[in-house]
Amino acid sequence: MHPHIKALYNSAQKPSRLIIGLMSGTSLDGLDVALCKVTGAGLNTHIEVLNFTTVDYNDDYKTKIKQVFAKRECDLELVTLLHPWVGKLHGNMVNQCLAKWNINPASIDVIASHGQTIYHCPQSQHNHKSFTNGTLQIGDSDQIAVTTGITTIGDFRQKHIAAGGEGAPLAVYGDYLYFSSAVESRVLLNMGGIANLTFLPKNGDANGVFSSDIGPGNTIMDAYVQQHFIGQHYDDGAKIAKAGKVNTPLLNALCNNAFFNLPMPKTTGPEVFNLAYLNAAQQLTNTQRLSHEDVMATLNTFTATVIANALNECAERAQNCVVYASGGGIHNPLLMAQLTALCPRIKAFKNTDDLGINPDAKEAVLFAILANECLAGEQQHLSNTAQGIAGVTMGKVSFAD
Ligand SMILES: Nc1ncnc2c1ncn2[C@@H]1O[C@H](COP(=O)(O)OP(=O)(O)OP(=O)(O)O)[C@@H](O)[C@H]1O
Ligand SMILES: CC(=O)N[C@H]1[C@@H]2OC[C@@H](O2)[C@@H](O)[C@@H]1O[C@H](C)C(=O)O
Repeated sequence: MHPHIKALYNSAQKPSRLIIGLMSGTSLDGLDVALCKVTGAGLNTHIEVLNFTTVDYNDDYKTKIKQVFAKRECDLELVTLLHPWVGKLHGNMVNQCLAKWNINPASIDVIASHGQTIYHCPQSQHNHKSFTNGTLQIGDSDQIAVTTGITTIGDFRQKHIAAGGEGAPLAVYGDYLYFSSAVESRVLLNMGGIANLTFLPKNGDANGVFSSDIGPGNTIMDAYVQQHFIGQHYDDGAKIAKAGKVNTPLLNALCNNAFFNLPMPKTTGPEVFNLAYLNAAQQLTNTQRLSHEDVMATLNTFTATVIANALNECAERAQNCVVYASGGGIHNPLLMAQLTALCPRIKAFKNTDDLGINPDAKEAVLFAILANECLAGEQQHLSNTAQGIAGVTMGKVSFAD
C-alpha cells in the first residue's frame, strides 16, 4: 500500500483527527484558518476549534483576484497563473499559522481547503441551454499539500455539481450534522459577501432540511465603500449607513429581481449582485445623485429586507424558530437591528457562539467537517436531492509528494 494511502487509512480509523479548515470567501478579506479537533463522524461528529485566525490578504492579492473575480471576461493566462499561486500562498499562510501556534505539521491529519471562488453560475443565471450548473474555485490543493507537507482535501463543490446540485450552499452538510436539535427549530444564517441559510426543523427529519443562498449579504455594500471611501474595505459598525436615509424607490428597484422570486434552494453570487446592479437600479429610479450615506442606508435595508423575507419563509414552516447567525454581517449593528425588527415571528436572534462555534470561523469549520466526512464518514445522512442536497462524499485528495 502507498504510504500516503496507509496514513489516510490510519487517520480515518482514529477516534479523533486534527483537521485544518480553510475558507476564502467572496469578501476577499482574508483566509480563515480553523484548526479543529474532529471526533467521530456523521451525526456523532464533535468539533473543538483549537485555534482560529483570519490571515489578512494584502492589496496585491486583492488586486490580482479582482481582475478575474466574478468577471465574465478576463485574462485566461492570469486565471491559469493564479490557480497555483493562490494554492501556494494559502499553503504558506498555513505554515505561518502552525509556526505561530507552535503546532508540529506532522500532527495534522489533513487540510480541508475551499479555495477562492472566482466564478459561480447556476443554470438560473446563465443562458446556455446546453450547460447545467457551474462553479470555479482556484487555489490548487496540490500546491497546498506540497507547500505544507500535509495531505490536502479540496475542490469540494464539483461533486455537488456532478450530483445535480448548484455547488452551493454546502453549509447544510455541516449544519445538519452539527447544529440539528430535537427540541428547537433552527435557522443557521450566514451573512458573508452573499447571505445563505440552512433550515433545521426540530424533529431532525432530514427531509425537512433545506439550505439556500438568499441574495446579497455585504457584497454590494463592501464594493460601494471600496469605490467611494478610499482605504476602507467595509462600513465599519455601519457608521456610513446610519448617517443616511433610505430611498424607497431605489430600495424597491433593488428588490425587484427574478432571483428573489425563485423558490429556495437557489444560489447566486457577486456575478449578479454587484455595483453594476446598483447602478442599473439608480438609473431606473433617477437616484444617481443620492449622497453616499443615503445609498449605503438603502443598501443596508436592501440586504436586511431580502434576508428577512427568507427568514419569514422559514418562520412559516416552523413556529418558534431561533436564528443562529454567523459571518461578518453579525458585526453590522444596523443590519442586525433591522433583521430583528422585520422578523417578529422569529423567536430569537443568537449567533453560533451560543452553539459553541465562533461565528467568524463557522465556514472554515464546515470544510473541516466535509473533509472529515470524506475520510471517516460511513453513510450519507442527507440524500434529499429534491431540496438540492445530494447525498455524496465531497473533496479531492492531494498528497504532499
Ligand atoms: N465591524 C464590522 N462592521 C460592519 N461590517 C463588518 C464588520 N466586520 C465585518 N463586516 C462585514 O463582514 C464582511 C466579511 O464577512 P465574511 O468574512 O463572513 O465574508 P466571506 O466569508 O468572504 O463571504 P462569503 O460567505 O459570502 O463567501 C466584511 O467585508 C464586512 O462587510
Ligand atoms: C460558490 C461559492 O463560493 N459560494 C459561497 C458564497 O458565500 C456564501 C454563499 O455564496 C455560499 O453559497 C457559498 O459558501 C458557503 C460556504 C457554502 O457553500 O455554504
